[in-house]
Amino acid sequence: MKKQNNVRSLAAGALERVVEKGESLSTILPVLQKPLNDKDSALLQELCFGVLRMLPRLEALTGQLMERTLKGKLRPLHFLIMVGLYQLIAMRVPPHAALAETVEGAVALNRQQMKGLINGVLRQFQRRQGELMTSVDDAKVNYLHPGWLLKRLQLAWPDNWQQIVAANNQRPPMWLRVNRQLHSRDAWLALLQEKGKDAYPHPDEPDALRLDTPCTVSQLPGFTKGWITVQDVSAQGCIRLLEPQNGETILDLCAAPGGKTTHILEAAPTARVMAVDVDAQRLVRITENLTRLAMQAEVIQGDGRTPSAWCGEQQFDRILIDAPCSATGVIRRHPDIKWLRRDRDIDELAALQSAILDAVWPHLKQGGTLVYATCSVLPEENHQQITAFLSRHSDAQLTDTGTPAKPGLQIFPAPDGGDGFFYAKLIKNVNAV
Ligand SMILES: C[S@@+](CC[C@H](N)C(=O)[O-])C[C@H]1O[C@@H](n2cnc3c(N)ncnc32)[C@H](O)[C@@H]1O
Repeated sequence: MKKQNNVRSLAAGALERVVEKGESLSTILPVLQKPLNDKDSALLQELCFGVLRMLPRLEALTGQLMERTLKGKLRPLHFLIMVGLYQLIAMRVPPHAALAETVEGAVALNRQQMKGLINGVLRQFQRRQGELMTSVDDAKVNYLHPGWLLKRLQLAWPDNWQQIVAANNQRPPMWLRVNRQLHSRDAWLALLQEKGKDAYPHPDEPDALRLDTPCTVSQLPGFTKGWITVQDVSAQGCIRLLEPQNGETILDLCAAPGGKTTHILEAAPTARVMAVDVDAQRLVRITENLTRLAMQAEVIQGDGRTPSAWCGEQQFDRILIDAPCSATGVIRRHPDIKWLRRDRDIDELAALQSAILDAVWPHLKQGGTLVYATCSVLPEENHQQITAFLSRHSDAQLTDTGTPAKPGLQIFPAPDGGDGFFYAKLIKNVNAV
């Protein structure tokens, strides 16, 4: 293996960038994975996700094992030690290989002289594992969440917060969406089973299948031909509620990378869809997804707070707002969220969401449908947001999703179920104003 391809050192570098520099793992990882073979690429992902999932425990253990915290130029080695500990605690890598490769990581990080230290710390952990694990076994460490988030979850969901936290700490299932324009769900499932794999249909979401065992997309029949899309089942619920119809004009706002744009077009292939997102780089992903599925939509860069700048006075039959949010419902898929988000972000996000809702509402036709969705489990972004919206807009009527006293449907992440998600469906009522 080339020096720079030591997967443990790559993981340590990526983790330092996430935890200390606030970079998103979703941005860093694909770049690091590009030159790697499938096996190393999967290992890198596992090491990064695993360490981020159990960071407080690994930090506490490192604190017990080291007299002094490694700082400055030696900081990457702090993360390398946690990569080593994670393998010894949670992976099936033979301990001697985990140790040898992690120690070699110090060489790849140009800290050859620190090999002995890494080796010593990991060997000490092996010798004292039981005692050390007990010494860091307290509630703060065991929940594996930052204090501010734990507090918000406990306050919002006194009966459910433990279930949410436990689900966040698990590996997520892999959900698929069958393009039923091309195959029925059963027909595609039969193609999958011919390849020796299995999946389970969801009882309420007609396109959704949960894979028995996650795999790479290249192993899914017809992926490149658009027969199948990887998408969590909760995200699929947005389009079931939106009910797009052929021939309608539909705005998919906050659309990148286009998971729901293509779902709209699978449900209503002749709908005229405008897909808008503020992030130019992420817009490219919408175009890639449309191309893979051989679909067309108008893809526009724009800010949801200023719709007249990108659609003039146009009104739509249906609008989906898949709002920017804390993503606290998808922590199991993106464990870096726990360490990137800050408490103060929640109020800022709630203000952005309400500005988008208010700005876009005039662009919904009379009698039209707007679905507001987030992948958050925090009330400020969800039912409180919709309660406030309903009080500001007397022509907005809640339908199918909750009650005016507690508007919207809140889904919690569940081990064999979907991600944490929220939806509210609103109709513009001609007679109500
Ligand atoms: C939850 S993601 C959307 C996921 C997408 N709908 C899908 O299904 O693939 C939220 C998106 O909101 C976009 N966004 C953030 N602020 C925005 C704004 N002010 N106006 C429009 N889009 C915004 C982000 O760039 C991000 O792509």
